[in-house]
Amino acid sequence: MLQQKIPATVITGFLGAGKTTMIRNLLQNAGGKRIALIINEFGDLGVDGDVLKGCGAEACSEDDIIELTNGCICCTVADDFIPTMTKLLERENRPDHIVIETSGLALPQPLVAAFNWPEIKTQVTVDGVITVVDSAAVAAGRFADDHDKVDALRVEDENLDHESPLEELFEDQLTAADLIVLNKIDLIDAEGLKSVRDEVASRTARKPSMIEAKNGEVAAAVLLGLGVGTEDDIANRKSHHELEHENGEEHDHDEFDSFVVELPAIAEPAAFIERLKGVIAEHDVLRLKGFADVPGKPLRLLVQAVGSRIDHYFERAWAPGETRGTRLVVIGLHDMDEAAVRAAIAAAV
Ligand SMILES: Nc1nc2c(ncn2[C@@H]2O[C@H](COP(=O)(O)OP(=O)(O)OP(=O)(O)O)[C@@H](O)[C@H]2O)c(=O)[nH]1
Repeated sequence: MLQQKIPATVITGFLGAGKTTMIRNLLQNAGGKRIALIINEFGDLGVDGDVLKGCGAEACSEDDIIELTNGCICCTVADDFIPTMTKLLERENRPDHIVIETSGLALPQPLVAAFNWPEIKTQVTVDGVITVVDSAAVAAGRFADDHDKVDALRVEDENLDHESPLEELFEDQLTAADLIVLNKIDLIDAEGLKSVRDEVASRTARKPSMIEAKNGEVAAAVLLGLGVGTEDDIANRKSHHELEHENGEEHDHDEFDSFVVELPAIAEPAAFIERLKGVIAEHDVLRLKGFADVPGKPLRLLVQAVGSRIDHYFERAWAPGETRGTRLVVIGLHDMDEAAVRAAIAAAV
């Protein structure tokens, strides 16, 4: 008997836009669907996988959460993604739906194109690409703010073919979208939201639908079942990179950097977080996330910074046998001064 193709939803969006939060909500409201989740993260700590495994949703057991940590999914399609999918499809108990969270720095295009590979195409189709947008970051000009810097660099180097790396990635992720979720609307007012809508619309020629959300709360029925078959349309959604480098040059993530900072226990979390805000602002850190050991507390502290907005809360008990510790992954542009950021974070403890 011919098996129906399994729908796969690709969830993309810049660092910290709210992808993991939205997926967590989706898993908790999946209405009986069994979902397999493939998560790809930039940085070596696997925070997203941990957060999702901890959510205890019936729709997705720990076995169904697969982490791809070997670099950004767009660059490791052949080595990581295809073998992972093949293994998933060989399972006896196949999922009803596959959800793929790309890293915040990934270009969705190569991933979607992989669904045209023969070993995948017969069994899976892309239900849709959903791009999550951090509305507060757009309203704050995060993706348009270094025109001057780039223009200045271009004067020095006329071969410079890139716009700001943030702006370019933002546009590439929007270009791939079948549905755009304007998330974090709780952080902006009505006027801000209108300007975000206008800006997002101006950056995508295909004009996909936009919906608004707070904490990624979008009904599962809206996210799953778009039924687009995006892989058939991927040639119409080329990234800047593909348009610029059709001569076959390799894409990479040289514009961004990440490292992990290990720290001692944090005795005064509130004061630490306040000082961390200063470090992030001073060094223009794009994203910082991880866990902290707070002496005397049975739970570990989850720390999530997107720009200098930081959320922190006690997340789950340290597991038996797990070594208590403080580990944070830091992501920034390539010119971020790693030694200075490390020293500043250490001094914030
Ligand atoms: N105020 C507010 N915060 C949000 C919202 N959605 C997510 N957040 C917070 O934003 C931070 C980043 O959210 P994540 O879901 O981890 O973002 P992500 O896109 O998965 O991040 P990366 O995987 O690092 O790219 C967390 O601290 C979330 O709690 C929202 O709608 N409003």
